[in-house]
Amino acid sequence: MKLFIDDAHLDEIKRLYEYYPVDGVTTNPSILSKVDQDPRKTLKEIREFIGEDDIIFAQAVALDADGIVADAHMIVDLLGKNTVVKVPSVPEGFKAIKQLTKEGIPTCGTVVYTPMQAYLAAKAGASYVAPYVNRIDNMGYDGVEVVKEIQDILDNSDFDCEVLAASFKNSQQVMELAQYGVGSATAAPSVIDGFVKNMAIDGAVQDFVNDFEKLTGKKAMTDLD
Ligand SMILES: O=C[C@H](O)COP(=O)(O)O
Repeated sequence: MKLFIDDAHLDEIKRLYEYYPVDGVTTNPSILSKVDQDPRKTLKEIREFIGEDDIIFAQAVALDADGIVADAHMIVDLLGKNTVVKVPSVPEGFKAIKQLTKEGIPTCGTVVYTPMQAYLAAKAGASYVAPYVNRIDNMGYDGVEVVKEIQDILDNSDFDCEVLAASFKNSQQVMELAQYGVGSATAAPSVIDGFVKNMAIDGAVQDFVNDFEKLTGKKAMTDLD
């Protein structure tokens, strides 16, 4: 499963890239609004840092299909190859996805709360569909189960489309979907850190250092004479 960072703060992106095997960055207008500068500058800085081989997702903001297509052109002009344009999975969005697919611009059907939305976005030509796990949970449904249903639909279709599961509250939700074979997930830095934030793990690592120090008086192999 590919793992993306759902954040736009460059310092956080740099930190996560240093420590974890991540595949790129996903954004939306709300995420960009948390960095107090022109969103085009933020996106460009992220692209410059991650390089042209990793994927960046940026969302069209306009509500009508023509505006979404125009936003998509601007996003791709700004960010170059390996850019995926997120488009809300609503009727104007499906119309835009069909047009962008004809133009060869990769899209992600986002704001997915139901399998029906995902089906229509994938059939319109989206390369990804992004169901919102935690937001679905908050509506009283089971977000992880909805993502599994969407994965089943894609597995039983000939659409060239992958699930990009989004909106996670915890790392266990991500792992359950990895186990199910979901192609991609995007998570906030705190959720990615949560994969290994565990006192048992930290304790075990420290025990090894303590035992080595008891034996040798040193804290690393390279400290030995
Ligand atoms: O772009 C969609 C986001 O991943 C949704 O995440 P959120 O529910 O944490 O805002």
